[in-house]
Amino acid sequence: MAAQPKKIIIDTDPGIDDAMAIFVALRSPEVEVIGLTTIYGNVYTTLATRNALHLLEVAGRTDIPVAEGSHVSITNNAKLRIAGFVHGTDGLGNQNFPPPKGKPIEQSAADFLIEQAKLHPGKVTVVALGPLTNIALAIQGDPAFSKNIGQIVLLGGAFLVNGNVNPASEANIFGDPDAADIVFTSGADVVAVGINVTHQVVFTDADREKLSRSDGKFAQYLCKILDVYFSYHHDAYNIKGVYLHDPATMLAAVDPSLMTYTEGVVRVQTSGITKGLTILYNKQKRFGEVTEWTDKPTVKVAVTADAPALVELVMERLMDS
Ligand SMILES: O=c1[nH]cnc2c1ncn2[C@@H]1O[C@H](CO)[C@@H](O)[C@H]1O
Repeated sequence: MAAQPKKIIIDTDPGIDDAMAIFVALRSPEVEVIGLTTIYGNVYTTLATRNALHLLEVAGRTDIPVAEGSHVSITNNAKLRIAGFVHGTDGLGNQNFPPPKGKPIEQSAADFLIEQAKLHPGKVTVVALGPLTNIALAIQGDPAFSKNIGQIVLLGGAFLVNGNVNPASEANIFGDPDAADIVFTSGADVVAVGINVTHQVVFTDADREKLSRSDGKFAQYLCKILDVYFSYHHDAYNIKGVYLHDPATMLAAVDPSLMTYTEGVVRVQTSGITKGLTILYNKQKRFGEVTEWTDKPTVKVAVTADAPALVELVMERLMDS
């Protein structure tokens, strides 16, 4: 008998690569998307909610609920770093799509996460594609959340490589470093996919050309919005392609064997010039004194990815009509 699909909630700030990841999830029979929760990052939270509703309408999946997330960081900071320059000011390649017809549910993202984890203990995976404020709020809001949630697969961190906001910090962790530290030390089953891995997963100009030849609805839609994302990568990284941060992370949740992992304690720098820096303690040395890593729960951190297989899977699922 086929295994039951894994229930996932996508915490997202759409975002062009978020759109790809959401579509990949909707085309993956291994998972059942039971909700989207929204967060600031690539756009402000209000726009993230609007884009999430819009993407579900494009997909014909308005049966999936959208719960709006936090508008401020976990420390109540309303001064947010928004990456409109990566995704366009509308988050979706400056296409000015009409407003969605649907509305978010009444429940907040954190309450929705808490409720779903409680309803299906150990069975829900959160795939977190933006700053981790909603997840940290769920952890603070319910002492049982870390135990109830099956797994948290998150896109975040730059492990032993430079960040993408500055040399120290990756965008999602930089967006709310205090929340990230709460998630990493919560004791939940956490899998972190950092840009040390996602920068290996490149969707090239040739891949885009191939995608454009599909008459599938997701392929056609994405080819409209991808321009801004490609130009940004060309200017910032001098590559003829784009990094598949969010789709690669989504596929790590769908099929963990596409990546390899190490395990250790991760702490996040929350202030100063290295704000957002993620430091993994690999447990190879026993330190003489107590450190900020001592006695904290371990998490899994992705180390390598089967990049060709990931790109191929993204292509296959998006070309499908
Ligand atoms: O240079 C950048 N600055 C800010 N955000 C970025 C940059 N490049 C990509 N992303 C966005 O942040 C997440 C990965 O860190 C991805 O969601 C990506 O779209």
